[in-house]
Amino acid sequence: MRKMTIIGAGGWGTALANVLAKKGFSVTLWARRKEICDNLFKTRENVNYLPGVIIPANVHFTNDFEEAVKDSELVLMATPSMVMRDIIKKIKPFITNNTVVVSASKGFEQSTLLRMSEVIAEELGEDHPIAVLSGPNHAEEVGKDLPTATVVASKKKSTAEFVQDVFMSPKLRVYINPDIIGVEVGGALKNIIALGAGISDGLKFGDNTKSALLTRGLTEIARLGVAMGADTHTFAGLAGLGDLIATCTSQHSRNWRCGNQIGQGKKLKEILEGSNMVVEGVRTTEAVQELSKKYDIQMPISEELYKVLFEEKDAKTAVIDLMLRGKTHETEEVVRTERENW
Ligand SMILES: NC(=O)C1=CN([C@@H]2O[C@H](COP(=O)(O)OP(=O)(O)OC[C@H]3O[C@@H](n4cnc5c(N)ncnc54)[C@H](O)[C@@H]3O)[C@@H](O)[C@H]2O)C=CC1
Ligand SMILES: O=C(CO)COP(=O)(O)O
Repeated sequence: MRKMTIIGAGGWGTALANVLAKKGFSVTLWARRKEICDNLFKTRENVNYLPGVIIPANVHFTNDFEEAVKDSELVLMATPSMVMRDIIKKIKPFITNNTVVVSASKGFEQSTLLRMSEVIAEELGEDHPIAVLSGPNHAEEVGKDLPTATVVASKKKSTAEFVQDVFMSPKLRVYINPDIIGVEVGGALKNIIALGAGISDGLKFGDNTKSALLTRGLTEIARLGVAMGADTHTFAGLAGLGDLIATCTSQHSRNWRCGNQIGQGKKLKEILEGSNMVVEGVRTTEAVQELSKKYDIQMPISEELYKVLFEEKDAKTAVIDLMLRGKTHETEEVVRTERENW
C-alpha cells in the first residue's frame, strides 16, 4: 500500500488524513504527544480538535518522526506555522530527495517573514519537490465529506499534479496553480480580515459592514501579494476570495471566533489562553505590519487590526478611523491616465 504522512493532528491534519485514508492509502498521522496517539488509537476520534469524525482503520498514529515519514511518498505539514522550521529540521534525516513536502499551514515565519514554502525550501533545498495546499477548507466540513474545492501550488507543475492526484476525490476537488506566492499570501492574510469580520459581528455591525471589510480587505491582500510577486488573478480564486468568504462568514473559523470575542469586549490574552486551537491571524497581523513597511504598501485595515490586538485600541474607534481616513479612489491601481481624464 502506498504510504502518505500527515504531520500535525489538529483539526486540519486529522481531516486530511481521513481524505487520504478513504482513497485507500496507508496514512500515518503524527501527533506531538504519545498519549494523544494512544487516545486516537483507542477511540479513533480526535475529540479535542475534530469531534464527531471517525478515523478509518488505515490511519496509523505515531509521535516518532522516523516512523512517521520513512518510506512515505508525500509528507503534508498541518502544524501551526510557528513550528514549521523546527519540525522540518527534525524530519529531514528521514526523507529522500523525492519525498514531496506539502505545506497546509497558513502563516509566515515571525522572525524572517518568510512564507511556509520558503522556510521548507531553506531547510530541504530549492530543488526539493515542495507544494502548498490552500483554499476555503474548514476541517469540520472536510471531515464530514461535504463537497469542497482547494488549490495546490508549486513551482514545478509535475509536483503540483502529483499532489492533485493524491488528494483529489469525489468530495475534494483539487485545482493546480503555478502562483505559490499568491496562494500562500491569500491563505495567510485572509485570517487578519477574518479577525476583523469577527469583531464586526461581535460589535453587532451589519452585512454592509462585513461586505465592505471583505472587499477592501481583499484589495489590501492583493496589493501586498502583488508587491511580493504574486499574480493578481490568484486573489479572485479559491485561495483568495474563496478562502476569505469561508473564513469571514463561518463560525468554524478560529480567527472569526477570536475576533468575535474581541468585539464582545474580551481581551486577546484571555481568549488565546482559553483555547487550545491555533489562531494564526494574530501572528500574521504582526508579520504583515512588517511586510507592509518592507514593501511600502498601504494596508489600513491590517494596521487598525494591529492596534486593536496589540495596542489596546478600542475596536469602535478603529472602525471610525477607517471610515474617516483620507478620501480616496476605489480603484487605486486603475490606469492613472484614465483617471486623470475623468
Ligand atoms: N482548521 C482548519 O480548518 C484549517 C487549518 N489550516 C491551517 O492548518 C494549521 C494547523 O491548524 P489546525 O489543524 O486548525 O489546528 P488546531 O487549532 O485544530 O489544533 C492546534 C494544533 O497545533 C498543535 N500544536 C500546538 N503547539 C504546537 C507545537 N509547539 N508543536 C507542534 N504542534 C503544536 C496542536 O497539537 C494541535 O495539533 C494552521 O496553520 C491553520 O491555519 C488550514 C486550512 C484549514
Ligand atoms: O483556513 C481555514 C479555512 O480555510 C481555517 O480558518 P481558521 O484558521 O480561522 O479556523
